[in-house]
Amino acid sequence: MEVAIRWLKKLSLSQGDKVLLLNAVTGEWWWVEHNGHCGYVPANYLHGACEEEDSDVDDPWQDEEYYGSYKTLKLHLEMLSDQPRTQSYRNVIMQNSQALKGKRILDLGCGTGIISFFCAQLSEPEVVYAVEASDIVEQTRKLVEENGYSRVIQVLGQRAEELQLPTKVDVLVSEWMGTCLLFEFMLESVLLARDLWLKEDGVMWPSTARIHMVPCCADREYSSRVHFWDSPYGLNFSSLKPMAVQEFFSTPKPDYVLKPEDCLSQPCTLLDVNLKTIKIEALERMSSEFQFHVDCDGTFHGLTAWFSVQFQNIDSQEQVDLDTGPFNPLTHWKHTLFMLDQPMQVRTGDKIAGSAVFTRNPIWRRHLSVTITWSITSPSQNTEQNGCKVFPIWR
Ligand SMILES: NC(=[NH2+])NCCC[C@H]1O[C@@H](n2cnc3c(N)ncnc32)[C@H](O)[C@@H]1O
Repeated sequence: MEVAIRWLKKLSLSQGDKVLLLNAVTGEWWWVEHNGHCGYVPANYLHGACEEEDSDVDDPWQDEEYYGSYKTLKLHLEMLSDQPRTQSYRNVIMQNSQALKGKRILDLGCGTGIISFFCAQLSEPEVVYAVEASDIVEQTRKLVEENGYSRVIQVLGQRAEELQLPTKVDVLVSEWMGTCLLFEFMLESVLLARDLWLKEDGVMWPSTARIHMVPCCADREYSSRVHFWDSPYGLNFSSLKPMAVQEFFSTPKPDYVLKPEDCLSQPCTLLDVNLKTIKIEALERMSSEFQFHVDCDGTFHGLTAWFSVQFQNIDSQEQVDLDTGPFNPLTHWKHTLFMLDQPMQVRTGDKIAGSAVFTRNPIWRRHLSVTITWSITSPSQNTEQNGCKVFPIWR
């Protein structure tokens, strides 16, 4: 069965072939892998046992693994060591110290409680509800006691989804941002808590969240993984290159560090989300068009994405901005590199237009895929090149 969708990869399958379901992207088309090749097949062509353990499918949020990763100090050390990240929250609270007096604050996913401590230390809120579902919460309770904040900070060891509070809160603060902003989809828990527990005129911190993207040169990344096979130790291993592209570039690289000099144009903002108004169902699919005007000759290897979040002051129009991009101090999120299979030469004056679609995984609820479609028009070379690639993060 030859299945091909315009500009997407062909995937040749025969009756009875086994495929690995990577992403049931929509009801009609599923993204599968067969013999090292990925592609779309019509969902109604597939049937039979799911490769995954049934028990896995019973836990689409993978909560055991997810909260298990937060019960040790590794990730908390990484987050607390991230100065730009942690200092941004401290600055917001310091700047709003007066406005927070006597207020009720919900810190969702408090971890070690650092944001709750900033609230109790830098202002005089009536109460801070520090909510944490992983087992680290037992340590958090002790830290609150040992630092003398038991009268202000109430530690609640439960999932936000099960939260019961005596009253609504004035401020909902949370550090929920994952790879490419959305991965983990902790944002859904934040929006659920907003809808249940934030006053009508309450404040969301962060207030807005944006995803930015820029076309870039990533020569070292591409050469070290693909050109490497041209002549290792004088031998011709180039027939392995398609396999290398498939193996190393099918998913984005989440810990890439983009240097400003590798940008091929000005970045653009793909998504701009208002966290007070966005509806949970909007998270299922968000799309954006882009148009980059190449401003330097170079090799177009891929597109790098990052996010920024803004914290609106309570009593003024000013805001604090945490931008994790390449023109600001590096954070633990680093940058996310979406590598194309085939690099292309571009020149100043060329245009790279297209779209990015962020589709939440309908089965694995913490995962998404990013479908990038591009078209390069080059007046100087009188050429046009199109392409499309789907990047699962991570299923
Ligand atoms: N920025 C991120 N990517 N992750 C940093 C925050 C994640 C923290 O929030 C906790 N957490 C995540 N979701 C929830 C939830 N629904 N309820 C309570 N705690 C949660 C999680 O256990 C961890 O301690």
